[in-house]
Amino acid sequence: MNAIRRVGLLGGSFNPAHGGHRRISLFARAALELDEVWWLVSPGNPLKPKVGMAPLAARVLSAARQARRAPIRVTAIERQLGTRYTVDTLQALLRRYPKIEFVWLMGSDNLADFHSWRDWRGISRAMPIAVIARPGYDGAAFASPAMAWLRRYRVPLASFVKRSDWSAPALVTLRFDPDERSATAIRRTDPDWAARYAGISPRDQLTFRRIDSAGETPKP
Ligand SMILES: Nc1ncnc2c1ncn2[C@@H]1O[C@H](COP(=O)(O)OP(=O)(O)OP(=O)(O)O)[C@@H](O)[C@H]1O
Ligand SMILES: O=C(O)c1ccc[n+]([C@@H]2O[C@H](COP(=O)([O-])O)[C@@H](O)[C@H]2O)c1
Repeated sequence: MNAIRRVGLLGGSFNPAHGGHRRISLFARAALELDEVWWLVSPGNPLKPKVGMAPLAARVLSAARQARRAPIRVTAIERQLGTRYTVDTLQALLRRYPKIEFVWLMGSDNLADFHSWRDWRGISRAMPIAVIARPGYDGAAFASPAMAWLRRYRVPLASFVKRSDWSAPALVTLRFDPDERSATAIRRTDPDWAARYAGISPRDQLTFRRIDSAGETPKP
């Protein structure tokens, strides 16, 4: 395997994963010249209710399907690390992969309430952040308390990509064709999506075991 140098981290519930996740990941990879994007399927977003959250196995499998044949690695590494808050996950990943430069990727809906995440300034100091425009949320994101602090660290995309080291805090905003897709909309039209993974095939179980044990992330 060639050395992986720059990786985008997209954390999410993936309840379920959808084409929007894949598309923004591929766009971000191209724009930021990343080697890979890693999807961190969260065992449980600390701010989201457990009700309506499909089992981790089903969410990981839906992510693995969406990530097929793309430079995207799906992992439930937070379960292995025992971390629940992003700040702890990022510190653990930085320790585990000292040679990789990471950037935290998130949609503008997450920036809008970023100030309610645990130690969000600590997250911002851990690695650069790239925010992806999302229909209906950009106004709230730009007016958010976190943005009031982060805007002084804003870097134009072109100069960010050229930087030889990715020091933080740094904020890059990425605008692509807006993508309307959301897991909420899928759950509305297909509330039983996770049931399709209830009797998962032995092959898929193997996939899940491999992903769940973080075997999909490179060895440090
Ligand atoms: N269509 C999209 N455009 C931009 N960012 C997106 C889009 N869909 C998801 N994201 C981002 O992907 C990450 C993971 O999202 P998540 O798994 O919560 O999906 P979601 O569609 O936002 O789910 P839900 O509707 O349940 O909140 C978040 O940073 C989110 O902002
Ligand atoms: O650390 C926190 O306080 C925190 C609060 C809310 C969300 N997060 C993370 O944000 C990511 C996106 O979550 P979600 O549910 O919006 O897809 C996911 O990795 C969560 O663990 C993290």
